[in-house]
Amino acid sequence: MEQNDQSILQVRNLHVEVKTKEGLSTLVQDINFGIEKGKILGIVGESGSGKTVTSMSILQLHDKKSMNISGSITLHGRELNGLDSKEMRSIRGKDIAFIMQNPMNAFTPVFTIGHQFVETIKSHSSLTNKEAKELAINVMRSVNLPEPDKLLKKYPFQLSGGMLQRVMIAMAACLNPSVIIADEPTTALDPYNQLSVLRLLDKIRREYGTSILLISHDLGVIAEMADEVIVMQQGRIIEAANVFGIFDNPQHDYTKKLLRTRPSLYFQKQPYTYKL
Ligand SMILES: Nc1ncnc2c1ncn2[C@@H]1O[C@H](COP(=O)(O)OP(=O)(O)OP(=O)(O)O)[C@@H](O)[C@H]1O
Repeated sequence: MEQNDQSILQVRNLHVEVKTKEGLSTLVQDINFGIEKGKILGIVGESGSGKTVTSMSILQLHDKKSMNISGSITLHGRELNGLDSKEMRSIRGKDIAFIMQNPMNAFTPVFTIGHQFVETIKSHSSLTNKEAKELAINVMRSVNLPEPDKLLKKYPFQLSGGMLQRVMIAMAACLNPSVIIADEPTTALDPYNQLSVLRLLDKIRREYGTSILLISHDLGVIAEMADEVIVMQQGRIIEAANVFGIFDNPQHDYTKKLLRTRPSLYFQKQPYTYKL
């Protein structure tokens, strides 16, 4: 997680403030990390610790009128902080994909999955409808989504939350982004679907070399998935280490408390039959 030349995504001295009637209020400060190719960086911390503010800063999704974002956020060495919205739109989805907690919010209810898949691909490429559909089907097959042809004809409400999340991850992967930001991607799912979504993310990381920023309040998820971990509290990083260091030798009292109260998502103990 150290920042070095191999980091695909680097965040340096990120500081985010919100304008209030009383003046500026700091939401996150002194945020520094990097993610190397094909690695998973986990961000943990209790509610309100600044995880989402950090990821929204990377995506430049904050309202600039009400927020100040200072510091540097680079993707392959290119500075993202301060890019205009048109440039950021071309980066979001293509170079940095975003997977949110509730996949239903990511899809428009009135269009089929296929329509939205194809439009997403076309908005970031010069592919024709037919080529975009073929790409969608190939990616869905490669991540073992069953019967992609049929799935593409369905409307979002016709799929379960777990299936929709897997479709969304396939959609995120199809443009081969350098980075996927997954903000609590399994929180809304039952244990079976949590597992299949996490395994899918891991498969994408392995096969496409995608770097993943995985945000979770669930240390069980982080333990299984992350290479490196940062722990946030009240808008700051209070501990950063590789996953073994965090779990075997936590330094900060807050990390120790999180570890004591962690929920359990133990892969090997789940009645797991789904195969990627
Ligand atoms: N637009 C905003 N205006 C004012 N305060 C905000 C805004 N967005 C976030 N905050 C505040 O910033 C702090 C960090 O919020 P953030 O959403 O990043 O926490 P989080 O760690 O992601 O929590 P959760 O796990 O509940 O999503 C919180 O105190 C939150 O209330």
